[in-house]
Amino acid sequence: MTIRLYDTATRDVRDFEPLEAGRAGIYVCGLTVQSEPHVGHVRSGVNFDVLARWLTHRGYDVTLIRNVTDIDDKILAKAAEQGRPWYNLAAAMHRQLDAAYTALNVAPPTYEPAATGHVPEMLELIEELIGKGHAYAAEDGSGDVYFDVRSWPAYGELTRQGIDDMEAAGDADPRGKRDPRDFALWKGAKPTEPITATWPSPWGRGRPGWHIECSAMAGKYLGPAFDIHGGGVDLRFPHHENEQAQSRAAGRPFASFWLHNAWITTAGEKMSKSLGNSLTIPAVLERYRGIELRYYLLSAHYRSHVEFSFEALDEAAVGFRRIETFLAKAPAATDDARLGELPEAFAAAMDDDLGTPAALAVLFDTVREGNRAEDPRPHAARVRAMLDVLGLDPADPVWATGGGREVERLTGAVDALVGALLEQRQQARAAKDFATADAVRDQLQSAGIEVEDTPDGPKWSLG
Ligand SMILES: Nc1ncnc2c1ncn2[C@@H]1O[C@H](COP(=O)(O)OP(=O)(O)OP(=O)(O)O)[C@@H](O)[C@H]1O
Ligand SMILES: [Zn+2]
Repeated sequence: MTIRLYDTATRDVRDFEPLEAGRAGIYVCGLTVQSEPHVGHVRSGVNFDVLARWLTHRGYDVTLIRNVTDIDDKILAKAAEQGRPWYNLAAAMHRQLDAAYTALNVAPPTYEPAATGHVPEMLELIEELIGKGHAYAAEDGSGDVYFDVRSWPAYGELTRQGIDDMEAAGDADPRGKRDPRDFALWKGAKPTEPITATWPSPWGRGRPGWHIECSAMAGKYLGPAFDIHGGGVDLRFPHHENEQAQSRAAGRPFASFWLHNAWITTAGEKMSKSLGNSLTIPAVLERYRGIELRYYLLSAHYRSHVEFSFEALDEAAVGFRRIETFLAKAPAATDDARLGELPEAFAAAMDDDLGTPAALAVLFDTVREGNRAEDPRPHAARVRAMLDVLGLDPADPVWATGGGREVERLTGAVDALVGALLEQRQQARAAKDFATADAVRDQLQSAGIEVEDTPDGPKWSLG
């Protein structure tokens, strides 16, 4: 019954032993809100949502933090290109990301801190690092502050690299640095950048470096030591190496486990906006339901790369519909969903580093047995229990709208129907047939629709 997880730092599967019995603190690097989310972007959201659900199922009180990076070079550059304020772009993309998570039934984290809301915590940490001799203000007058990698002998421990073999940090003018690998904790304001993207600091106006954001926010919400740090595998270096170095250099033990999910690829390459091989979530939701996409993402182990294709997604959707067909045939079991026991083999697969492919194989075995059984209901109850813990129970009201485009389509359909009824009401009124007009209004009201008469005509809303 022990959960075992692959720790990227120790490179082995280890028993999950929380710092505090019965509790699990998890920090997952969220996205930089700069463009519409694509399938690769949401993978970590889905994977870590399942981790949180499984730990919760195993009795842990889970605190999950997933941040939002809402200030960054890329956001500034894109907003400038589009001729809009950077915070307008960040807010719009954040809303799109939220919609994508909702469509995929990714539960909101316990807290979702935004970088721009935590600049004082970042400044405090930077000053602490300077005080301890691990960071310095650049002498070139740029207002930059760097982490001094040579002052921290353990630098490179997460990714097992020696300093001399490492790439230079590409985040600022190397002239102000003591070593090209020193990375920016604080970036002095540049005259070309909007003043709204800068905050006052002891080194002049500027903005935080990306790495310090996560260290400061993890520290604020989870304390100096916490259980699990997660993110996409590409974040291991430099982002996570730097997060760990600066946190530990400040005397914070930081994460006990590092978990990294692999990529979604297209033709073997990481799906990426800049490579032009990405597919946005709304584009996928035009053709598939959110539950089918979630199922597809979970049918691979989180540490395996997933080669995205519509053929594979099609196949997954057909597989998922087989489960739904089985459940539809055993409807009496619906109310038993939470009562079904999880098969031991399913739980064992999940305990073993969140083995969702093996867990889904158990689920399909149960469906097959249920299809052959005289009374399929106990099987259906077990299938529902398994789906539920994966956030895939089709009976869960979160899926009622199908998510994404489905909501728009439903709203459009309701609007047309309400419009027709309101037209009838207007005609009845014009004919002074107030009994009919009132009856229409009552009918709408009993369907939960409020009608308000405005100078522009009647308007409806869900009451
Ligand atoms: N194809 C992918 N598969 C899994 N995770 C991904 C993928 N692409 C991006 N991510 C995750 O999303 C986050 C943002 O990554 P990144 O900025 O590289 O994405 P992008 O928007 O596609 O990049 P680009 O600037 O190349 O357009 C990271 O946490 C990364 O791990
Ligand atoms: Zn991070």
